[in-house]
Amino acid sequence: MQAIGWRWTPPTLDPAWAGLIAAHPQARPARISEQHRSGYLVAETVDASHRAESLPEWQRAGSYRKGEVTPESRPAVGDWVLVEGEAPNALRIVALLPRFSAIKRGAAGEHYKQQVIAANIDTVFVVCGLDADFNPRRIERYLLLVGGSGVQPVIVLTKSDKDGADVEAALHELRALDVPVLAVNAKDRASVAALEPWLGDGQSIVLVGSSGAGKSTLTNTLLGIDRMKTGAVREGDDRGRHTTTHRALIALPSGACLIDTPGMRELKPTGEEVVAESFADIEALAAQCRFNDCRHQKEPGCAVRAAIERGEVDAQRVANFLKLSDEVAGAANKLATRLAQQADAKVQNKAMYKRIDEKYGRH
Ligand SMILES: Nc1nc2c(ncn2[C@@H]2O[C@H](COP(=O)(O)OP(=O)(O)OP(=O)(O)O)[C@@H](O)[C@H]2O)c(=O)[nH]1
Ligand SMILES: [Zn+2]
Repeated sequence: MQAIGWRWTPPTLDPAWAGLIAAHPQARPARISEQHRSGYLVAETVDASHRAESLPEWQRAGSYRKGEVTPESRPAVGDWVLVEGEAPNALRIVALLPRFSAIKRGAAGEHYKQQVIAANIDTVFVVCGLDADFNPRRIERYLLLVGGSGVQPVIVLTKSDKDGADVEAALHELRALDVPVLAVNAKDRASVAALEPWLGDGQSIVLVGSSGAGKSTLTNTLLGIDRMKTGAVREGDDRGRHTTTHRALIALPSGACLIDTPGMRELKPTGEEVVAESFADIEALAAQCRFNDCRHQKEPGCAVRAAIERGEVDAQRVANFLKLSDEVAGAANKLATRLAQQADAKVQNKAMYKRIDEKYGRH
């Protein structure tokens, strides 16, 4: 169990967990390893995941009368649940245990949705190569999206061994960030040992970063092997046959558990991000602008532009701050619209049921 991230013994058990466990005396804890349209896979050990039947309310679109089952209240990869019955055919999820962290993403489609893409994660390694892949703006974006999730971000700059890798210049470019930054050769075990503080017993970690950044290389080195089978999770693979070589929960020799979920590849703001927290340096300057709605473009008395001119803050970081602020504001608008529609539907349903009750008596 510890190999899949379990680290709770009765004295450290959250009272909410203890309550749920007491309410299901036949059940035992397990961890969601994969989420598919057709259902969940859960793991009780690191070697195997099995399909588990979930609660009917997590499968339905949600009944408006009982209150909608929000996407956030359904299990996601990394969640601890209580299961009953035996694998492989009779496993059932009976409860979702409250999570201590959740990385969410906004999924803008026809309807605004929020999804939890990884739960109960301790640390996210933001992986970026010290080559053409090096992009402080992308790192800022990841930090914004992870901010507020309860997960500790750590920036891992790979390819420090390569010709032309300028660690000093990269650290200088990232100086405004208030998170640990490490430069490593992802192929070298001694170098990767710098990540040990975040890889202790029962720790859960995820890796994010663009293609080619070195995530698989890092994973293999942490595992102490040369190569990893990175077969993608098969899509459209319905009932039963989940024979992927892909492992969603990877136990590391250090005692930590690495969670690999495709959801981490594409992160969009949910609208709840607090841009000011990820860009505290710019926010502090903006507080000194003459106009409190200053966009830091051509306004007189702009403290942010003055700081750019003095070379104290990076113009591109400011540009990214504005771009991400707009993106978050756009998502926040969609979120507000959705919440208003929900509230509206609730009022209308109430009125409708009242009319039915009046006409036909209590139903
Ligand atoms: N020299 C050197 N090469 C590295 C390092 N990290 C990654 N590479 C090389 O960079 C290439 C891409 O690395 P991967 O580990 O496959 O990148 P990834 O992030 O897993 O990419 P995707 O699987 O596409 O998401 C490979 O050829 C690695 O050998 C490093 O620290 N030093
Ligand atoms: Zn300004």
